[in-house]
Amino acid sequence: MMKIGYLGPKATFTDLAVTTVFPNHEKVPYNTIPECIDAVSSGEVELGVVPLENAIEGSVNLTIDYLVHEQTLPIVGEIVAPIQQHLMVHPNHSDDWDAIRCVYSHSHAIAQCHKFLHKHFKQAMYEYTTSTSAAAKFVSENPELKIAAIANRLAAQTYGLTIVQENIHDYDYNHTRFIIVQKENRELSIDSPLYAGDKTTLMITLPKDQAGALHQVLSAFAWRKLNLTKIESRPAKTGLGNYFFIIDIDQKMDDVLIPGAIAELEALGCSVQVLGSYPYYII
Ligand SMILES: O=C(O)C(=O)C[C@]1(C(=O)O)C=C[C@@H](O)C=C1
Repeated sequence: MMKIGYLGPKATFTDLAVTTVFPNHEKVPYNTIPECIDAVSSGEVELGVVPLENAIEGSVNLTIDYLVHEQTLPIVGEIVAPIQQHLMVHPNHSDDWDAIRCVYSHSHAIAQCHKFLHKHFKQAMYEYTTSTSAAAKFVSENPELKIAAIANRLAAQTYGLTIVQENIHDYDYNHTRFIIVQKENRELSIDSPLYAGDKTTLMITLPKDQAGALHQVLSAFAWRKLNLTKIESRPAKTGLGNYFFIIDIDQKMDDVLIPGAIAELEALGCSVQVLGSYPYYII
């Protein structure tokens, strides 16, 4: 049995993802993404699971930035899970929920429901919490306040809240990718029927002020027919205009193609770091 850290408290979407892929392991909740990643680094838990990207709202920048700038750990797996957001209140307010003053949730969850909130709660304020279930917990602990949380069904059950509007996310296709990090780059030994393929994630910094550099980077993958599933730039935090790129390749690290592409990029003056080559599981 492994100890698996996750973004908690109980009943986050991350919790649901961990329970589905690792049903028989011990789960340890952490309040924030950095705390969870630190717990893997310090050896408190063997694996950590944190959100990386949502289909509606995009990347969870805190996860990418913390892994790149603060605590570099290999990505050893990925879980893709469907996300259904519900509006919930303390049972005391189930009849006058349309008068709520403030909606609590994780910023990504609020962003996934902007159209709904704009239509129904024009006057309400938003309060951002460390996770969706942290919002549900807060609402349950403050029955006197006219507030609501956006979270999942398990959070409503866990914290005794009443769901007053179901499926309030603005687009039907709502999925989130969670990454599994580990201290050492050892292959994950889980045998799950949810296994759906492998991926490799690279972090690439381009040489400064070189015309066509990004084009050359992309062609190193293109002529090898390496299929890219994501490319994203993030600020390098060293000055305006300085970025690094995160690139996902739709296959496992091999002996020829990916190492060849990396060597070509390095010859162009790029610096390349392999963040992980790992299996993904689709729920
Ligand atoms: O707050 C949670 O429940 C989480 O697991 C975090 C998180 C996120 O960071 O994107 C995960 C899935 C949903 O997209 C909303 C929130």
